[in-house]
Amino acid sequence: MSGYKLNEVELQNAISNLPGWTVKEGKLHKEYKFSSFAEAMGWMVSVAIYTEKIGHHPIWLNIYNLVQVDLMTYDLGNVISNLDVELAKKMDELSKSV
Ligand SMILES: C[C@H](O)[C@H](O)[C@H]1CNC2=NC(N)=NC(=O)C2=N1
Repeated sequence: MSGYKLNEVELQNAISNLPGWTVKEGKLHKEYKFSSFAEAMGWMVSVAIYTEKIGHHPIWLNIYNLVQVDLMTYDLGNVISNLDVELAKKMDELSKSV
């Protein structure tokens, strides 16, 4: 899928359909809390498999059962793109099956 920078309206519209996601320091940001480290790690592995498939990767930090995620597109100059929104949606979807 080709990437394009979202304009302000597109970004606000995307955010309103992504529960828990905010824009923080120019990136899409969310903090996921799982019930254990194993569940956090299982989700991260499922996300990792997907990111390899689409060639778009998160910036993330795992602290026991917490995962802090930041999404942006460096290929387009560190902007929030449609690819970040697609990845955010997939992360949420995969978090429901943990
Ligand atoms: C060559 C490779 O597909 C590119 O460097 C991809 C890899 N993963 C990526 N991930 C993110 N988040 N942004 C990118 O611009 C990006 N580019």
